[in-house]
Amino acid sequence: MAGRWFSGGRRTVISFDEYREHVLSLGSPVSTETLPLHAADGMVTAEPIFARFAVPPFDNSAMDGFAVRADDVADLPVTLRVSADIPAGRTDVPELEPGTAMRIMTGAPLPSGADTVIQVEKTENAGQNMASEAPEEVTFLETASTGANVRMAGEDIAAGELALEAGVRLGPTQLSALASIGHGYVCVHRKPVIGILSTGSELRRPGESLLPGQIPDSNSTLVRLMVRAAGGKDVVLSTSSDDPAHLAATLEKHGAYLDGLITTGGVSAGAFDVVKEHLRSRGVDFVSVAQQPGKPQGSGLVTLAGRQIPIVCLPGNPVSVFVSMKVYGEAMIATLAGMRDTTIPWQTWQTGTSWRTPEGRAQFMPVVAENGFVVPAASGGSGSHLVYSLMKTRGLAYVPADVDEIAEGDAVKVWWL
Ligand SMILES: Nc1nc2c(c(=O)[nH]1)N[C@H]1C(S)=C(S)[C@@H](COP(=O)(O)OP(=O)(O)OC[C@H]3O[C@@H](n4cnc5c(N)ncnc54)[C@H](O)[C@@H]3O)O[C@H]1N2
Ligand code: MOO
Repeated sequence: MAGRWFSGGRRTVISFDEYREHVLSLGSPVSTETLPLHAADGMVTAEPIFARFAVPPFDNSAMDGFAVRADDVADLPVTLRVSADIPAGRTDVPELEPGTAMRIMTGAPLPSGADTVIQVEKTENAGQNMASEAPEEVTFLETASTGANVRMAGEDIAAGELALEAGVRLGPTQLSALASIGHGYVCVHRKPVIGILSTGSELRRPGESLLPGQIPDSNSTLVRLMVRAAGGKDVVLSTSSDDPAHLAATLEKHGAYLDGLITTGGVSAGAFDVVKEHLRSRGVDFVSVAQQPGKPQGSGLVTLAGRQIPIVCLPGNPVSVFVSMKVYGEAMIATLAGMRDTTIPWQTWQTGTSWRTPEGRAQFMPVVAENGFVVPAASGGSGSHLVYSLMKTRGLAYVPADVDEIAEGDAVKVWWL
């Protein structure tokens, strides 16, 4: 839908919700690959995954102790002959005869005929009962109800059940779940390759000394790491000058392998806003979003090296970049990466203080939680240049455009990060 907002050189003002929907509509999931589980961390499932095995795969003991029939230990005291020893991993467990017990370890398969495990601490001479040789007999000091300390096959998930839908991001717990249900490999969308380009003649590399008027490029570091955290593969193309020819050459050179592009800076009303100047005739819409920070934005589909790829152009101010990455950059990456659920997980919290918000613009306030209430993370509030204080942020509070003041105790939506 590139071009739908740009008319006659005037910027259209649109709402945050409408703009985010537009960014989400730009890309489509990249191709897939099949990887060993550990290599798929942070990637997104490309197909539904079903359980090959149940969890647990067999009835087993939750305790080190003795497998019994509950009926045999109903009346105490009782001493039973120990007919077998079942360590975890034993695969040839005999049936439990009535009136006998078997020593059993945590995770070991419950013998057929048994319905209960009594933990070793509830037997006489508990210390000796866990010696390397199983005792010949065991005396129970306490009884247990039928089924105690038994973990039933399939109580977590049954074999054949749908375990994960397509479009779900995988992390350590999802991947260990896949291992437990019988998978060694998983089919995922490959990580979308995202080019990152920060523009501005005032920028110097991190660590370089500055002349008056120059500043360190902090956005490249911020964006590349946020791309990575969002499941993309980051490629910093260059920290460009304000020269349109240099920008054009950089994009042409790298366009062939990119799946998406994120730029920072050069999108507002200035005379040297190179990103806007170069890209607005090439399919990118530049708009004003009714929000603070992050008002000037650009997005669309650009053709690079004969391929169309989605692009988001973020404003240069670092806090604007952070907010815009969270709500737009990550949305674009999520679409490319194949994520199904891209809704923001807002929670409603009460504020612990008052603050002012800009008239007619929704506000994204960097916040922390303090004694159960939400407060601005830094004394400068949502000022878009406060790059040092940004590290204090633990969440973004959202104040709608029609609210121009937050009072202590007001309810706000918060996205905890
Ligand atoms: N006349 C107007 N001026 C501005 C408007 C406006 O509507 N009319 N909007 C303001 C808002 S809001 C924002 S946000 C900024 C966005 O400006 P640009 O996207 O064009 O960004 P730049 O001018 O290049 O830079 C803005 C600011 O950020 C610093 N910066 C830029 N790149 C980096 C970087 N890689 N690392 C660290 N800091 C960076 C730059 O030095 C500027 O201070 O425009 C307002 N102006
Ligand atoms: O909207 Mo700008 O992003 O205020 O700083």
